Amino acid sequence: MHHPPVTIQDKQFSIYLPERKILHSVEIVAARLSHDYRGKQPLFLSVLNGSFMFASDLMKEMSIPCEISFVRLSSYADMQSTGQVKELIGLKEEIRGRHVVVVEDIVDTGHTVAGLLPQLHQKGAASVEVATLLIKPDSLQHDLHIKYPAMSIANDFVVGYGLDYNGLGRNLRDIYKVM
Ligand SMILES: O=P(O)(O)OC[C@H]1O[C@H](OP(=O)(O)OP(=O)(O)O)[C@H](O)[C@@H]1O
Ligand SMILES: Nc1nc2[nH]cnc2c(=O)[nH]1
Repeated sequence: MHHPPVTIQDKQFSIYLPERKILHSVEIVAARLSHDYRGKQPLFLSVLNGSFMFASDLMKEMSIPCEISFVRLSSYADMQSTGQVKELIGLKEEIRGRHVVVVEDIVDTGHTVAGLLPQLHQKGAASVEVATLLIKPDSLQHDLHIKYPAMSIANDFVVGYGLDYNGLGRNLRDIYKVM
């Protein structure tokens, strides 16, 4: 399939990860999670907005009983990390004693996940792991163990499949990187 470059506001993006490659990596992560969490009825916590598409495809591939809830945190200002730890909001479920899987679209600097994990432990989670569609190992600034990364990528700004540039591009089926 042909994927012409995409323009969003002032930037051009070229194809990076086509949909079939994304969905294949999601299937592999879902199979690992289904194996590891058998009998544990995990609670997936999808961190909005970016993770909605990954969370949807991941859930469809899970073959064990599991729950999902959606939470919010901070947002990036343009393409820069704010570096501030933001509070978890919108959590209705009781976390105490639950096996929690944080669902992220991307772990970049790691600030977001590093800020979130202690809040979940503090609420008494039995275990907390992270499933992320993308991880940028060269950008990570925290000593984090991300157990379920679907794909590792270079330190490029990417959009599509839930990921945005200034709120746009989330609807793209494929992932593009800035040119
Ligand atoms: O590892 P980090 O450097 O913290 O970056 C990762 C975070 O950045 C993005 O969220 P963003 O704040 O852009 O909000 P969004 O999901 O609503 O797009 C993404 O969804 C992660 O939550
Ligand atoms: N859209 C998008 N959001 C991010 N948040 C942190 N890194 C990125 C990235 O590469 N793309």
